[in-house]
Amino acid sequence: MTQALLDALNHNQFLSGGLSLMVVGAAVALLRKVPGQLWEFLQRRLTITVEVPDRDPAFRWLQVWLALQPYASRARDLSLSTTWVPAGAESDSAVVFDPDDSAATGASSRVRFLLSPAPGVHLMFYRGRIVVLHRSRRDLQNGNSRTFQENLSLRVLGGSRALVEQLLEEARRLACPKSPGVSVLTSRYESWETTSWQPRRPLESLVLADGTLEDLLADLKSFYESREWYVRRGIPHRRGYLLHGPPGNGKTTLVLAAAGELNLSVAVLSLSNRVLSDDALRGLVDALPPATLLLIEDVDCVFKTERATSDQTGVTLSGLLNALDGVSSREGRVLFLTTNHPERLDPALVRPGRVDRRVELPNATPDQGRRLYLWFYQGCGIAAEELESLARLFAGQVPPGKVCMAAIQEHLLRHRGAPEAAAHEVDFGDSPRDPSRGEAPSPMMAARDA
Ligand SMILES: Nc1ncnc2c1ncn2[C@@H]1O[C@H](COP(=O)(O)OP(=O)(O)OP(=O)(O)O)[C@@H](O)[C@H]1O
Repeated sequence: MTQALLDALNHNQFLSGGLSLMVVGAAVALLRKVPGQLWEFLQRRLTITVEVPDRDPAFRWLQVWLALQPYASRARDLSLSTTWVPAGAESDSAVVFDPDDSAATGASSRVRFLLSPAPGVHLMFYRGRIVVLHRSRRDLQNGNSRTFQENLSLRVLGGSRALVEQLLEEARRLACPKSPGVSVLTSRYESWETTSWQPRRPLESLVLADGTLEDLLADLKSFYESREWYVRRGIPHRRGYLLHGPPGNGKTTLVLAAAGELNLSVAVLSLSNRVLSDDALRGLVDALPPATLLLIEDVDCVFKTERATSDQTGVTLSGLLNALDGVSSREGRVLFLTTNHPERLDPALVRPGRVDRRVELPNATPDQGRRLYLWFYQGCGIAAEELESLARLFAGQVPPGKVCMAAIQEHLLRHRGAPEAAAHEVDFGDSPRDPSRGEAPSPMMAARDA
């Protein structure tokens, strides 16, 4: 049979010609693919590529790094991202634009224009290696608003993994302020991004009832140190705090001060957001970076019923509970809830396991007034005894439980550099102002809340 087929091929020139054409065609098609495949193989072998989506903190670091590369100063296609650098937040970054008038006015922050290569392909060098940067942008529809998502792809020719890690570490050091402080993260879609940086607040500047701050710090430290203990006993390693009390008595400040003391970041989440859904909230809680306190403010304001969304938020109470309890929720997660109305909170939200400790920050006592006064005027040139007696005079005019600490701070600020006037001409504006007792907030608090 084979012999018959070969004979037929030998004697039929159409058949043999067609077959030869087929073989040659297949060989050419195969050869045409070879350079491409060879190139891909070489690329895989000789280059290393790292993809950085904009929801990753390294995206921002790389933007700073790129802005500082010699390539960026020559590039003609640039992308701008503007940030404000608070005074004191020193970084190695040379991309700070310090307008002359900011020095004249003593402005407390400087504007920083980050000009990094625009979307497209760019070629640059890093430690003698060629780096191909591919920056891409994709339009997104988020509820009624349109926005975009970006991606950086860095391909280092002849690079190694160690080299990429070195580059990323360099970028991180350039982008992060050198002085100690707290990074504040806010949500963007289902991820977190660092949106501001607060200098570390001296603990003495936060004047609370005796022991409140020390207890909270000790509790937090012991929580972070006892991971093994939780794991051995099969208890989820999470902790929740409820800070409650009238506005302006340091709930937010306490969280920032604790974060500064323990070298943590703070992720601030506002539930008053129609676009935020239960799923997005869950994604956010799951994506919380390590060593970050999750702060959800004014939790009493948003929910109507357990399963329904209100006109203030797209999140339901059961959605929030699921997000906080989710199995993939980060181990070691610390949650701070703040409220002016603890009595309005659903018992399920504050049950043990979700809220382990409640800390009340009530309106000021005269002694808190005295201590804040002393903190304000220390080193002002008045002898210690005289300052103490002025502080006592001042404290005697603080009506117990009637004014908030923010109002006292406001009064002292009005008399900055004038301790005698601050003690003799006491005026707390519209205080008392405890909304839980149905009193109207002062213009200052209303403006702050707005
Ligand atoms: N106990 C305190 N000691 C020193 N300063 C305080 C204290 N409480 C509040 N302040 C000052 O008052 C201002 C407002 O404080 P903060 O925002 O922390 O209050 P809050 O309780 O979170 O208010 P709200 O409930 O309105 O969010 C801050 O500038 C802070 O410096």
